[in-house]
Amino acid sequence: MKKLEEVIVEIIEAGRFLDAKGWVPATSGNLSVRVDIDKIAITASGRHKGRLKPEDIILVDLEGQALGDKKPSAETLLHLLVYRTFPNVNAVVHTHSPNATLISRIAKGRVELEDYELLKAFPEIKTHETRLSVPVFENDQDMKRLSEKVEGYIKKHSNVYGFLIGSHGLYTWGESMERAILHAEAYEFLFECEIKLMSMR
Ligand SMILES: CSCCC(=O)C(=O)COP(=O)(O)O
Ligand SMILES: [Zn+2]
Repeated sequence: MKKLEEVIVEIIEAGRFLDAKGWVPATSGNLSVRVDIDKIAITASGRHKGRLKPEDIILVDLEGQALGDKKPSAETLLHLLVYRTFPNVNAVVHTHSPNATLISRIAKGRVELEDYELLKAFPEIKTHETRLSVPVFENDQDMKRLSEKVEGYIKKHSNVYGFLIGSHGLYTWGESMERAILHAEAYEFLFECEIKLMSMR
C-alpha cells in the first residue's frame, strides 16, 4: 500500500485532471484511494475537485466513519461498496460530465456498449466483439438505500467496471488511480459516441 502523502498527491492531481476535462463542474464529483486494509482516503464534501488542498483529503473506515472531525464526501457509501465488493480495486472516481449525465437521462435502465475497439480499455476485454452493460440507477438522496441497490447489482453481475446514476453522473474504478481515470476516459469516449449515434438516427 502507498503512503498517505503519496495518496494525497495522487488524488489532488486526479482532481485537477478531471476538472481540466470539465467532468467535475462546480463542487461535483469525488475521488478516493484505498490506503490500507480498512482505511480509505476520500475527498471532503463540498470542495472544488480542481482546487483540492492536502487538508481536503480525509480518512474514513470501511463503515464510512471519518477519522477526524471533517465531513467526508456525501457519497462515501458509494465508494465503500466498490471497495467491499472488489478487493483488487484501489481507487474510485465519480464524475458529473455532460456526457455521463446526458446518457443517464436517455438510457432506460442501462447503457449497452457494443462492438467498440475501445472496450479493450477495460480489464479482461480482449475483443471489440463484446457487449458491456452500464447499469443506470435512479438518483436517490438516501445514500444507504442507493448503495445497497448498487451493491446488490454488482454482486450478481460480472464485468461491471462502472455505473451511472440517473441525471447525476458516473462511478468507475480501477486497481490504481491511473486505471480508474483511464476507465473514466474510456466511458466518456463511448458515451459521447452513443449520444452522437442516437442523434444521427
Ligand atoms: C454540487 S454536486 C452535488 C453533490 C454531488 O453529487 C457530488 O458529487 C459532490 O458531493 P461531495 O459531498 O463529494 O462534495
Ligand atoms: Zn455526485
